[in-house]
Amino acid sequence: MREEKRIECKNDDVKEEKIAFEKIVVVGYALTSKKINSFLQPKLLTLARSKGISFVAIDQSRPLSDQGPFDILLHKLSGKEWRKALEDFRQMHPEVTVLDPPDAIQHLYNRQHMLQDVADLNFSDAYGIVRSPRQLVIKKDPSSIPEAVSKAGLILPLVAKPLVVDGTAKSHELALAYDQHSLQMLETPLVLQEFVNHGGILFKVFIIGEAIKVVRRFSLPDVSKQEWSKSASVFRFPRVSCAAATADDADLDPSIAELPPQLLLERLAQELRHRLGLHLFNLDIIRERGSKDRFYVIDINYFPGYGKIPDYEHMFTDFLLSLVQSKYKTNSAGVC
Ligand SMILES: Nc1ncnc2c1ncn2[C@@H]1O[C@H](COP(=O)(O)OP(=O)(O)OP(=O)(O)O)[C@@H](O)[C@H]1O
Ligand SMILES: O=P(O)(O)O[C@H]1[C@H](OP(=O)(O)O)[C@@H](OP(=O)(O)O)[C@@H](O)[C@@H](O)[C@@H]1OP(=O)(O)O
Ligand SMILES: [Mg+2]
Ligand SMILES: [Mg+2]
Repeated sequence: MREEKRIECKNDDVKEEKIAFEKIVVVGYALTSKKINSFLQPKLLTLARSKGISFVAIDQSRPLSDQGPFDILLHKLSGKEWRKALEDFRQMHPEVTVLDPPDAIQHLYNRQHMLQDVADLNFSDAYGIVRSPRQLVIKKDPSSIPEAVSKAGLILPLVAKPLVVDGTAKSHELALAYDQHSLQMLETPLVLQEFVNHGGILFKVFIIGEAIKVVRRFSLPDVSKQEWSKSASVFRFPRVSCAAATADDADLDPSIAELPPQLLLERLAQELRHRLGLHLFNLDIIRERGSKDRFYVIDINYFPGYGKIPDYEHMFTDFLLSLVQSKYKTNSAGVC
């Protein structure tokens, strides 16, 4: 149940005090148990409580409309049924902020579309340029891959990524293909992306509404020309970048480890937030080896592992309150 407490606020124009009501913010959540463990840590729950935010688990066996009332609905679950239930709920309850709209999230679950907004944006400013690697989608016959690759003019080596990201471990099983012939050993449907040497370090830019936090992570090492021209094979690799191990404290070459300029990241994040229609995501960004200001976005993840960022509890609770405050301002314009 929502509680209310009285607060006072001043209207500078008429210099008169009025009473407003500040609600306890109720955040309904529908998350996997893995996400609950990594995200809803005690330090988040404690800070949230002290700021008047309460997290309430959504019971997936009951209709959404029978639950609540919620101010905000936070979710990361898969399945058509769930998306439909959520869409219906959004229509019926426009007063609830759903983080985020199911269609906008779905857009990221297909690697063919995931980086399209980065490509369209063609971002460039005084601090650098940001692109997405050239890529090709193959939906059917693996034996057609070598010809399709040479037709498209893609340059080896290529990173092979499952087309659909559906939260399973398999959708994160990637491979590096060094030669044209081995390409037929890959499993379709997939995306083939040009491998960009980047010194083995990537930057994860975590976005929470308007706030951003960037961290370094270990990534795949560079591939030299001699190496790949000699290798005739496909090298399969497990998840490398989402390991909690940070590269922030490692002794690294400064030209590789230097974080992308904060202003560039802020502008990029702002653009992508609007284009994607999302509040909660991260970008995997690499700097092309040998360049200072040429960056590539290689992956975008919805509602990523925020629990791995030190102090995420402050960023996240501030964000939740800012959502409610901006709604309150819109609804009560002129009152206070
Ligand atoms: N185009 C590329 N050039 C160089 N390295 C790449 C490229 N694409 C992917 N990688 C490497 O492969 C790793 C995994 O790729 P990607 O991030 O696309 O996969 P993912 O399964 O979506 O990962 P996540 O766990 O972040 O969701 C990257 O972190 C990076 O180390
Ligand atoms: O496993 P973690 O909590 O760290 O979070 C990972 C998250 O898994 P989860 O949503 O099941 O938790 C992944 O989601 P799916 O693509 O598998 O849906 C993906 O977003 C990764 O990039 C996240 O790692 P990060 O990019 O933040 O390092
Ligand atoms: Mg990634
Ligand atoms: Mg990903």
